[in-house]
Amino acid sequence: MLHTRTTPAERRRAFRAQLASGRLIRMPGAVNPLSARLIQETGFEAAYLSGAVFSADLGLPDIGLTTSTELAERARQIARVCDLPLLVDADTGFGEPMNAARTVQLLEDAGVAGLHLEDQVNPKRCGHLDGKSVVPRAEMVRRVRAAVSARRDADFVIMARTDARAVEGLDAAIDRAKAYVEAGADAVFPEALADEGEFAAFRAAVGVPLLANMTEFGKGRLLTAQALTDLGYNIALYPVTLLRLAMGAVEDGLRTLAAEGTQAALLPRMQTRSRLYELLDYEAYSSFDSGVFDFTLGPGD
Ligand SMILES: C[C@](O)(C(=O)O)[C@H](CC(=O)O)C(=O)O
Repeated sequence: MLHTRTTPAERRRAFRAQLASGRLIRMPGAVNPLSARLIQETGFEAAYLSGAVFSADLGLPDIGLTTSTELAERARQIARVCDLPLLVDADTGFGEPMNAARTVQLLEDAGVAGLHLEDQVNPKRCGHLDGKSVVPRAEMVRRVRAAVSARRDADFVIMARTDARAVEGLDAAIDRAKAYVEAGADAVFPEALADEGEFAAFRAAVGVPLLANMTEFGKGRLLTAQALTDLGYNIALYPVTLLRLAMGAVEDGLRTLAAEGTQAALLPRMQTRSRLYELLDYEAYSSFDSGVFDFTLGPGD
């Protein structure tokens, strides 16, 4: 049946081990629980819950309109069916340091492996847009400290994201990252770096695992997994890739359906019924229903 074979604690340990290994973790953003399952089947090491994707899925821009409980519920739905460590975009922590602390506990309870908190002010912006503002460094330090102190499982990863590069420049962003690490951040997400030189400078200056955001149509070039490995980065993030792919296919398909009055021409581009059922482990539910009350049955059993 469609459920995980691993516990949240195991997935947190696995994420810690991945980060410590020095190998690049490739992390696509799930659109929903089912696509997280596909990320797992395709052989990726970890999955991401993007604020941009989650907001867009609700028909909202990514400007801090969603709530921590809404996000935690989506995270829980994904963590229930995906054995990969899940990293969650917790934006600014949803308020004051106390709110960031509560967000950590909500996401721990949801079964995820870690979150990132950023130093933007609310209303936040996409990291690759202009017009961002950041809170004073001391305020973000308090946010990180609160998050770290709230965590109950020491393996839960707290990553600090800094948006300061676009606002205060590279050196200030590096200084902030160092302060966040001192405050207890396990890893850093330097947002919207301009080029490989900046990625390298960040790597040389900051001694914890680093995430590289490979979002499309943003400020930076799309670097390959090999290039990011060579730069010494630990996570290659593809936050909105699946949503963009899916929405592109949906738009094209709707146009064809409207124009042709039938979806027949679209069939070769669709996931088939049998492939969908395979993903959902449909068979195991049928066996269960016919009296084989075995919850451990699942894909590959
Ligand atoms: C990483 C990010 O915060 C996200 O919500 O996925 C976004 C991605 C995007 O809007 O392209 C970001 O601010 O980079």
